[in-house]
Amino acid sequence: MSSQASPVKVFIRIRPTANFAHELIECPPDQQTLKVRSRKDSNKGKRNNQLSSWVFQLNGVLDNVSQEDTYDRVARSVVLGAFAGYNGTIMCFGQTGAGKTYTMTGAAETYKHRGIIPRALQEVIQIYDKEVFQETMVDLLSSIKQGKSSNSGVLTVIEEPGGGVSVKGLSLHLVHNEEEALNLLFEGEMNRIIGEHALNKHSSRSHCIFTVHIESRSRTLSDAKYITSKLNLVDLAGSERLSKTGSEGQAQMEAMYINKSLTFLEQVILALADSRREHVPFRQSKLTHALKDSLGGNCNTVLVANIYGEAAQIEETLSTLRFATRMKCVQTKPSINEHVDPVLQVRRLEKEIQFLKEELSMCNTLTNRVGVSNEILSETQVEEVRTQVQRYLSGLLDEIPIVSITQIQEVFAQFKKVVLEQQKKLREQLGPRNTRVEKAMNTTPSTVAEGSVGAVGEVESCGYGLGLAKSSQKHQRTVSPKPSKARKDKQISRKEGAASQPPVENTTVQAEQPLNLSESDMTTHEPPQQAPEEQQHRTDSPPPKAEAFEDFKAERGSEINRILKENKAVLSERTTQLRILTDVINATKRDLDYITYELRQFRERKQSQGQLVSAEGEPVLEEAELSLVMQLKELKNRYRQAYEDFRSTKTEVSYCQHLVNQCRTRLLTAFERWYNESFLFPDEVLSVLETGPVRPGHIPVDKALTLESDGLHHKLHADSTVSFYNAYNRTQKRRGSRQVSRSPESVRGSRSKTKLPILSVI
Ligand SMILES: Nc1ncnc2c1ncn2[C@@H]1O[C@H](COP(=O)(O)OP(=O)(O)OP(=O)(O)O)[C@@H](O)[C@H]1O
Repeated sequence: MSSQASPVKVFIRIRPTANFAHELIECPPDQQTLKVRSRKDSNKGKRNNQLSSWVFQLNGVLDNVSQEDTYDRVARSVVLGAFAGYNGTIMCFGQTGAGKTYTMTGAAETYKHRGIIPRALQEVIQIYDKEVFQETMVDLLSSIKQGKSSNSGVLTVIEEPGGGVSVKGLSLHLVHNEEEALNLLFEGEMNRIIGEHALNKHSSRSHCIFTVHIESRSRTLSDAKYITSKLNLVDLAGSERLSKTGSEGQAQMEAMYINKSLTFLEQVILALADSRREHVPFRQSKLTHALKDSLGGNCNTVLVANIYGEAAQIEETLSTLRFATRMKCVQTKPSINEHVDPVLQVRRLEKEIQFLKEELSMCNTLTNRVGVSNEILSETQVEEVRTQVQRYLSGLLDEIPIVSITQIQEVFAQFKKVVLEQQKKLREQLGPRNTRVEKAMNTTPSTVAEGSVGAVGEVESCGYGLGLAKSSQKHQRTVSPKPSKARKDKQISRKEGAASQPPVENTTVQAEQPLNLSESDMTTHEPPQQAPEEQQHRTDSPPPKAEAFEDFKAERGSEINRILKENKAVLSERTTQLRILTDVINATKRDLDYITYELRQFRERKQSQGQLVSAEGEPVLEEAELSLVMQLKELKNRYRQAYEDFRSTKTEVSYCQHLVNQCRTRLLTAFERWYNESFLFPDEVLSVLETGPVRPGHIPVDKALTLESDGLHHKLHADSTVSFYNAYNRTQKRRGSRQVSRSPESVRGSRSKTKLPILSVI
């Protein structure tokens, strides 16, 4: 996950004291600045009568701030970040007695004064504890039995594959609530080695790192993604000078080690703060090694620099503040630690498969295909499918029933196998006789039919025809949905003409017949009658358009033909509805006229007899008149309603008519194109047409002339070659009108073609 560099945040916390050196330490109200004055030149260790002053700019100065506020300002965001998958480190640094432990752990006696760690534990689940002492790491929680430990002996810092570090051998304790976590904290605190110290009887002479591991998973069990984070809560040992501790023997040794490890820590911080430094000496000490990712890696890091604001501690205060300033320059790159649980992922996918299987079986049940299995086919089943395919290819089986998806896949696999086998056989057959086949291709169709290429075009033993069809069979077959194959056939016959034979003009006459198709042709079609001698010649000519059109509708154009039929069905239904509505309107109109007439008659009669009035002198409506008025009102309403329906249905009818026209045009256009591509146009022309509008010079004159001789029979001149291709549809139309006299169908077909626009999208 990408991450952005963010600087370590640094806070200063001042330990409250009655002897606070107000003359030396000043806290301006902005709570982010600290001004310190000193008479001593700390660099040379000598007294100086001149007052030197320093200003330190930090992320916050915590002077007289409660434990709760300290947690809120320093730690809360880091802890919450850990829940979101970011590693976090909160570290306390400072001289002995400055309040590091107070800040991190707090005063154990009062709940109110508890420190950052117990407060953080309120928000987390797992706790992981370790201590570094005299370059020896001790598991403070090893005394607890239930802990899961990877190594019962030595603790070592190891680099993790992702770039982080961990301590191998530490015990890991799972906690379920805050109380369990606090028990572990206090157990660790108790076990922490306390050295007697002249400066502070309760001073901790070790660095202490509490690590809380957080793993957050979605409540949705199927969600395999989860995030992890580590929260390091670090209470470093005091950073005071050796001379000041007055320690001797063991305590002095401890102080030396502590100072050494803090020096290494300072070196690491210096290296990290300097962008020019390439090497950061993390491995110099176990402390820096263990804190590697907290200091320069994938972590939100906060430092609390604790100072003891008395005049006697001003040197240590300055030293702590300088360390804090350097730490401010260190950049970390926090990023979310997101993982995918492979076990859960597999479980999720298994569940999904199970669900899909159930859905499939439900679908099978609903479609009366009970007992259908989509499991991988057994060998026997595969053999069964193979036999079915063989029988199907040899014509012994009309169709292969669809049983399941796996069965369909196997059927396809078997088909492919057969094709590949046949291709191989064919290649073997053609190999030595290649020249002969080439020659055979360049001979007349009748020569081919006489069997000069032997097995090519013959039906194989398995009943699967391969290779070149005999010319005489070409147009008897079902028209291939693939124009390329038909085009190849065409090419072959053209090659034949180009090579030696003169162009056979009369064989193309039938091909030039326009597509004389009308709406009626879509459903029933009578192939145009041909003279017997014409039929003889047609062995080498394209199939009659009408016949080809039927094939086209059944195969290549089946989808558009289906849409056309659907649209026509809707149109017919709407037209019937419109007719009914027209009848209703007319009938209502007749009734209206009649009732109006009756009413008028009634009123005229009444007029002559005199108006009936009530006692109050109001005109009184007689029952018969009232009935007529009510009927009139009823009829007017019915008329209005029917008229509304009529209008909307009429709109629908014209829309449906439009759709039908679109589809019909599209079907005819697609058919024309397919027919020409399959049987008439040479590849060179098609490739030119596919590139877009034809420009002058695009198609060589000789090609155009070849086309003409090839049977398109357009009155082409060299100059008009371009316009022919650009205006192909118009040419078709013209041809249609020239053929008007030939058959009544052609009249309908050409009319429909000229009227309808050609649409690009259906
Ligand atoms: N902000 C504070 N408010 C009240 N008491 C404090 C504060 N800071 C420190 N003290 C008190 O000062 C004493 C020393 O503090 P503490 O033990 O935390 O220092 P330390 O820096 O951890 O020392 P060491 O490095 O020796 O462990 C403790 O008694 C603690 O209660």
